[in-house]
Amino acid sequence: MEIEGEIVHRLDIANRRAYPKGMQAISVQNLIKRYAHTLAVDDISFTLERGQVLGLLGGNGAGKTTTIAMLLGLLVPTSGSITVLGHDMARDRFPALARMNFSSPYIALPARLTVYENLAVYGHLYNVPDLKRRIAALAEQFNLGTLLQRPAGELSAGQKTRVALAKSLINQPELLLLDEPTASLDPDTGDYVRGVLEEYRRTQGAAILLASHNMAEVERLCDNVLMLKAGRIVDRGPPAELIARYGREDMEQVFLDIARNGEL
Ligand SMILES: Nc1ncnc2c1ncn2[C@@H]1O[C@H](COP(=O)(O)OP(=O)(O)OP(=O)(O)O)[C@@H](O)[C@H]1O
Repeated sequence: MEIEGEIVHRLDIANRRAYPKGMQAISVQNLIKRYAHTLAVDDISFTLERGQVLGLLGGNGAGKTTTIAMLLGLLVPTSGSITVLGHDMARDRFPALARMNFSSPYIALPARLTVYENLAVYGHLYNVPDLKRRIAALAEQFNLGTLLQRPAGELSAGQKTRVALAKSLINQPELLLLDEPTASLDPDTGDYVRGVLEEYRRTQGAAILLASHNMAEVERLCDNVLMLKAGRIVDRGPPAELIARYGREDMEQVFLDIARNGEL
């Protein structure tokens, strides 16, 4: 929240420039984050291409949320470099922040504002043109019609998740960072939301970084995955390739295999 407040005058959806096909949405080199007593992210490097979905997998405490927070500029890395949409996040993050967005269950929407007011605040923050129309389209897409005039703090977990996802698309981001985007959704809504994300990627050519514990979701959405354990990448590749390499039928089994062999 603070980071977005800080950039209120600098984000302008109208001024963004298209970036060439094949350009990396994210390039991370030798990234390390050390808290007082924990090495949360331990020298990871990876890239995410435009139009691709990359899964960030790992057990509890593996470093997924910490990695996403550094990509957003919410946490300062101990060392290493992060380039987002061609911008070095240590020196030049505002142009990148204008062109990305995120959804996380750990960041609450202002509770007293209605859903409409929440979306309007974020829309203004990003200078979204024709904001009313954009909010109406998102309300339809995420079935928020009956929730728009309700305070965000009164919504159920699944309803809040739908609002947070709508908020994450308000500026039509070229890069979307999603931390457990469907964890609190019922199976039907979760399936629908995965369809929305697939369509968004396909129609906008957007890149998505997805942290998820839902292996069926990962198989459906991700082109590639990173398997994190104790802050390190212990394996990586396309889901189908990992499934074949581990001689398994699905990513759930691959995940369990790695975990039970002490790797995750
Ligand atoms: N603010 C903090 N101060 C100290 N240690 C932290 C802090 N935030 C996270 N950690 C530690 O860093 C490590 C990585 O945590 P992180 O939240 O990134 O994991 P995660 O992969 O997102 O886990 P989960 O799947 O449970 O959400 C954990 O050992 C955690 O205890």
